[in-house]
Amino acid sequence: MEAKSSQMVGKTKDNNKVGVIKTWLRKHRLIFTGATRHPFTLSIRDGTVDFKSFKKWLGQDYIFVRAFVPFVASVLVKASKESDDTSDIEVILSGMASLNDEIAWFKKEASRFGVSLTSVVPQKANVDYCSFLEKLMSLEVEYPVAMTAFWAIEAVYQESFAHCLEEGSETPEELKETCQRWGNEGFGKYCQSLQNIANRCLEKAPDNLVSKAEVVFLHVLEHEVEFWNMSRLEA
Ligand SMILES: Cc1ncc(CO)c(N)n1
Repeated sequence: MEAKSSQMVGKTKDNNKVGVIKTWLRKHRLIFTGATRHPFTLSIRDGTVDFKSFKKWLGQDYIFVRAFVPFVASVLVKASKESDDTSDIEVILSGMASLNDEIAWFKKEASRFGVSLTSVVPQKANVDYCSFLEKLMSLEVEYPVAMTAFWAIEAVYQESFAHCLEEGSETPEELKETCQRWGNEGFGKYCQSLQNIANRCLEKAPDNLVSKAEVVFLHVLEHEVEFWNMSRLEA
């Protein structure tokens, strides 16, 4: 009896070490892969991408990123009220700083590709994703839940674009800068910091919050897939 129960304790400890997010990534591997190995980003990686698709994505993503800024600000506010670790604020703040660079980069990139950012009409998938963000900004949404969404949103881009830079990829020269933006090592480390924060929060959170965060994580993945799908060119 005693041996058995200590074995179970050992197992629980192991799961805790692995972390809530790692457990989700295993459990939802296929959905995660659907978002991070989408035909659009795979076409960038293998060099077959249609530049019209890329331009469409660029214009839509600029709109998304503008909406993402107040969402990240709302996570910062939650962290300042609910976090027990002051370094969370610094990580989130560094994310906001990189969004500042990102907006400038979108403007530069759009002009390089001849995309007029002022005339981009947000598509349904984008509007839906932005209203999902809007709901997560509510003061009623708890810090661990919002932090999970924040991590997942950044992680999908990091994994997707890092894959376009791996050995064997044939990403066109003109698109390498885009892939670098989210696929670089620094961005990878930043995503890991976000994951660590989310994990720490989730480990202390009650079960109902962890379930809520898991649902939000899955919704992020669905929105990301829909977002990539937008780059498809309709006849
Ligand atoms: C749709 C989307 N998801 C994630 C990111 C990463 O910031 C982005 N720029 N756009």
